[in-house]
Amino acid sequence: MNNNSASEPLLIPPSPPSGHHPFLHHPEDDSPSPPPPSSSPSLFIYLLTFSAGISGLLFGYDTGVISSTLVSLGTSLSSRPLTPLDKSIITSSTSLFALLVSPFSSILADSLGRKRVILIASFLFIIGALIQAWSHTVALMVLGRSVVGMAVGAASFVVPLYIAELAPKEHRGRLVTMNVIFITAGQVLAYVVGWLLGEYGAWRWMVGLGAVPAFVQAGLMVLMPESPRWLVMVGRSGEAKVVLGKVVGGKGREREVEGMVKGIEIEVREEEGRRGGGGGGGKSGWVQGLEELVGVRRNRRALAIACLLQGLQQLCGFNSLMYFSATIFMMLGFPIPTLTSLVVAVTNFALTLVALLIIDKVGRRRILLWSIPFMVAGLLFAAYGFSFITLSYTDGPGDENPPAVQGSAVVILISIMIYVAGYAIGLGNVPWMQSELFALNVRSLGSGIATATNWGANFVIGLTFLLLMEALTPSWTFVLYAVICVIGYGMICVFYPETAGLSLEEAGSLLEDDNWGVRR
Ligand SMILES: O[C@H]1[C@H](O)[C@@H](O)[C@H](O)[C@@H](O)[C@H]1O
Repeated sequence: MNNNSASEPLLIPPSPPSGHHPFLHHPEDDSPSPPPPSSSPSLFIYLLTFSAGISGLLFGYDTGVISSTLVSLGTSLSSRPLTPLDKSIITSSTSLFALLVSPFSSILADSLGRKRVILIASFLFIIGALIQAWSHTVALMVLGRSVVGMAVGAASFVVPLYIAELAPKEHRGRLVTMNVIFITAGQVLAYVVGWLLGEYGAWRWMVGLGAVPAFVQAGLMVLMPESPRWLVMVGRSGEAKVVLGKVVGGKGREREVEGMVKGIEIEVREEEGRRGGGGGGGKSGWVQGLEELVGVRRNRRALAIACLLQGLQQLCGFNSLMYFSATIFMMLGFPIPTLTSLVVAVTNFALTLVALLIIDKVGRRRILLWSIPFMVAGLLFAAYGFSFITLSYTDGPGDENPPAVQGSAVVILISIMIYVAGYAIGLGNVPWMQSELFALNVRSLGSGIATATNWGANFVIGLTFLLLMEALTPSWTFVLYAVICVIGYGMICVFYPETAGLSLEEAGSLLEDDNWGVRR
């Protein structure tokens, strides 16, 4: 196995500080210069981001719709009321299957291509939605949620990868963030649908509606191209050139496209050289891929950063609000808790839109370092607000709270909004830019493992939140999330370099630096 330690010569020379990459074409090197890059992505790029992003909408819809579904099910499943265990299994089966599937779908994405995996996920979304809508037993509902979990697991890893591999570097952050816009819009939609249909107990429609966007997506994706980086990897450079030509906007840019394809080809060849030299013979692709991921310094670092960011995105506790905010607001005595919890989803969506506008200008690292302190402040204020309230886990919204407690409830609501705003602008989207950290040969596996980390941490948070609230008190639960954010902040300072505006090849080479590329 190849071990690229600090003392070995680098096979891929790091790009100089100017951001000049030795393998890529640089417009100022030739005359006449090709037209400057356009200030906004082409219609073609928007169309393919939209087509792939429908998976994000379904990811958000299917994870968001469960809270209202659970309260509308009544005795429709197995002809009896649901036990708390039924509810937890129905809820967590989705995250569990997403967790199990994401690393495996990375293998499929390397062998079948990124586009086909998106198509497989669309079909799973359709099948999962239909099973749920037709289910009459708890077991069938769990099956439907598990199939949706497989779709979410595959889509949540492959869509950002596909978009990142197709996006021009100046717009990559913005385009990957568009996928998160779709996720958060799906969550808002799920809350609105749940609120409107919940009144009529129409839960079959709530879950079944998820099949509609999945149908539309399957139709659109058939027309979309494959990722040029995958095409080069499987020896179809000619097709990659055609796709990249459309991405950078055709005429006058042929040499630029040539240079880009050369850059990718060289990276692929370098990696094959490493593999040949490393003697991975006889080992399965999976084992060899894992060895390259953890055995090569640059890859190991990329994996560590991607898992750190994905773990932090979930362990900061955001999804406990996504899943249980209605329960919290009900306990706080808000008259229409589902409407109040819609505020969380809408704040998340609106601030993700702001992130979309500024991410490529401000940068990934900087946006995280700016926004996490707001999350910590929001969590600590909320903890302070909770310290005046004794929550009852059995009473409903009819609780009569004294005025001082109502004041605290408002403090908690505002604090939660500050926290959600800080989350949406940074941690909610930056971890999904994970693929730009990895070298091409381990990009898919690395992204798959980082995505599994996200779902693993999501599963833990979903399972433990209510237990922690009871065992530690709400105040200390929120303090615990604040502590996790502070630790994460420190680790980001030390380990996460800025990758905004670099090509995927340049971003990866930053990690060869002694100080993890943080000072560059
Ligand atoms: O990026 C998304 C987004 O922030 C969602 O709101 C959240 O529910 C997901 O867990 C996360 O992965």
